[in-house]
Amino acid sequence: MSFSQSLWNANQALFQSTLELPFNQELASGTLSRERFRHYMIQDAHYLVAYGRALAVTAAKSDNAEGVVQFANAANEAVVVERALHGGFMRDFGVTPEQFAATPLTPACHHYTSYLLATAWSATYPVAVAALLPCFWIYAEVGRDIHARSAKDNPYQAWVDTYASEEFHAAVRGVCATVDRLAEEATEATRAAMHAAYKDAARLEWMFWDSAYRLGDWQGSLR
Ligand SMILES: Cc1ncc(C[n+]2csc(CCO)c2C)c(N)n1
Repeated sequence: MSFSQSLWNANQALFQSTLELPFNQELASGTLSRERFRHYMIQDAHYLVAYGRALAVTAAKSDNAEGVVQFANAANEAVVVERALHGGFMRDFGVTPEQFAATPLTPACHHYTSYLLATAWSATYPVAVAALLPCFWIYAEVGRDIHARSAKDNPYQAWVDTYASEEFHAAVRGVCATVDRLAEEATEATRAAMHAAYKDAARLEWMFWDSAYRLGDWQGSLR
């Protein structure tokens, strides 16, 4: 079994509970409230910029030229998607640039982005890449699942289509191939650290959707 497959298998139960989250269930049926989607979209725009930075730092740590291109391209893509959100969904959902700028990161978004940036800056290249993988892989598989059972005339169809696209799945395979090559060359301790980083990020993916459904925010005076 490939190393990336062992990462997936070790977190299978967590993936199942991610698919079952009310946010994803209602995204598929098209019944998710506009308020929840709007909340999610604003937080995701914050997330995408931080994720782009984490990718760029990881690109700089790569042990070969292919890795620099792979992760720098992904950093570019993350920011392109973020811009598309602003130009499309945010406009449709009535979020102005001023409202976006005035909305701080929620605890879940702050936690996930802080984790990714800290790992990208402080961990070794193989561990940094393992922390970035759930973002690609879990989204692609959640996208595929939702796409397969998406309701007719789903108001969120454009969103669903983005993450079920073949282009996106090809990027996932590319990151898995890098993870597999790095794991092959790594010590047992590094492989264990890669497993731990993947699991941390996979949990934070779960938490991000859970928080969006709950309209998660800082409590009272912490706001
Ligand atoms: C919380 C959260 N997690 C993952 C993604 C998906 N995603 C964001 S950037 C990127 C790779 C380069 O485009 C992928 C797969 C998301 N949007 N939001």
